Amino acid sequence: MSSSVIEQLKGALIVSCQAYVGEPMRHPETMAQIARAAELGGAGAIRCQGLADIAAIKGRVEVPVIGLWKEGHEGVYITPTLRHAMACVSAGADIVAIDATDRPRPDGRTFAQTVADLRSCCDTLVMADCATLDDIRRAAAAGADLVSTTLSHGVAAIDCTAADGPDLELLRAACREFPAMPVVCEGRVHSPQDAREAREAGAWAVVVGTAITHPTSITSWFVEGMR
Ligand SMILES: CC(=O)N[C@H](C=O)[C@@H](O)[C@H](O)[C@H](O)COP(=O)(O)O
Repeated sequence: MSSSVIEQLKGALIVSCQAYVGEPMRHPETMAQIARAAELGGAGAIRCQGLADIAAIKGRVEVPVIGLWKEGHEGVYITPTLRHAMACVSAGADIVAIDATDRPRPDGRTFAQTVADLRSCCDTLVMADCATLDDIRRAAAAGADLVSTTLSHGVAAIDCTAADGPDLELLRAACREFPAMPVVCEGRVHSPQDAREAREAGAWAVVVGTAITHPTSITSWFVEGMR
């Protein structure tokens, strides 16, 4: 997989298409339709979860697909082991997103070992989902192709619905320390203005999930706004 994919993502809006366990839209065909609709709107890449969704979306869109496999809700749940990462590549992901925190993983590998072992058997790019600047430092040292602020709002819970905006502080700190590294702003980018500010703060690309592809959350924001 060439680094031209990373170049292609410069300045791109990446749309994350995910439905959570038990939700009405949790179906690969539904996610593929949403991904294609986002591509038509100008998405430069799609981020998606689960092997069936990755395969369905890879078959529907032409832009690069960032794949991950979530398992569980606690600790490391975004592509937690080498096996999960290899399966994402087999399902068609151009880039595999992996939790890059230093918390223990089910297979005992560190993030760096996971990346090294993945690279030894697959031709793929790696996106490091980080919570802190230390995670970003470790991810850079491990040779991640992209680092992202994905987990900065807390590593304990899957809740991207709160309207408190992206972590521009972490983004700026990462861009300052690693000016040559593609740093992605992800997490709680809820408006075009948020996305613009992220770009101005140095983001290589910006990921938007909930605000584009999670109608239950978007609806609740409006309902709340009308109270
Ligand atoms: C923390 C976590 O598990 N984040 C997940 C990572 O894939 C997704 O649930 C988010 O939707 C994605 O990061 C995009 O963020 P937002 O939905 O806030 O635009």
